[in-house]
Amino acid sequence: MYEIAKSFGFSASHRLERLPEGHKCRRLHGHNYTVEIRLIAEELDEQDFVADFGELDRVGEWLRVAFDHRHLNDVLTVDPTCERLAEVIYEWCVRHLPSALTPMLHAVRVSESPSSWAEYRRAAETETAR
Ligand SMILES: Nc1nc2c(c(=O)[nH]1)N=C([C@H](O)[C@H](O)COP(=O)(O)OP(=O)(O)OP(=O)(O)O)CN2
Ligand SMILES: [Zn+2]
Repeated sequence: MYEIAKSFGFSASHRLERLPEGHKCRRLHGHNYTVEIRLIAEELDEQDFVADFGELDRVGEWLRVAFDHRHLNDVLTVDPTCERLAEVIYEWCVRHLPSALTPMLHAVRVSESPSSWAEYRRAAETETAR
């Protein structure tokens, strides 16, 4: 298998309101988020690419418009954890990436800091890489 990834960043604030009273992450705070879009394929295309990295640029543009310098609690309908953000971004990719890329979409990883990340992917049996 081949795997490629492209990373994008944005800065945003959030509060994790489901955490207990007194937990530091219930308070208003922010992160410099990193989002990694990961694609896999069993074979390469005519250019010896899994896919052109440039095909993923629309994800970065959407992340900037939707999330950069925003309060995530205001713009998401789910709790703004890394896990939920990864799921929201994965589902956006399924709906908005070129149709040739969506079967290759392996996972979306979201980091709030260099030492932690959460990843969302669909169950393996639904994944049909090229
Ligand atoms: N599984 C998850 N756990 C936590 C999430 C999350 O999205 N998924 N989020 C948070 C908070 O956003 C918090 O701001 C980050 O928590 P944490 O890494 O514990 O805190 P720091 O960035 O200050 O890192 P230190 O290693 O403690 O310095 C909490 N948990
Ligand atoms: Zn946080």
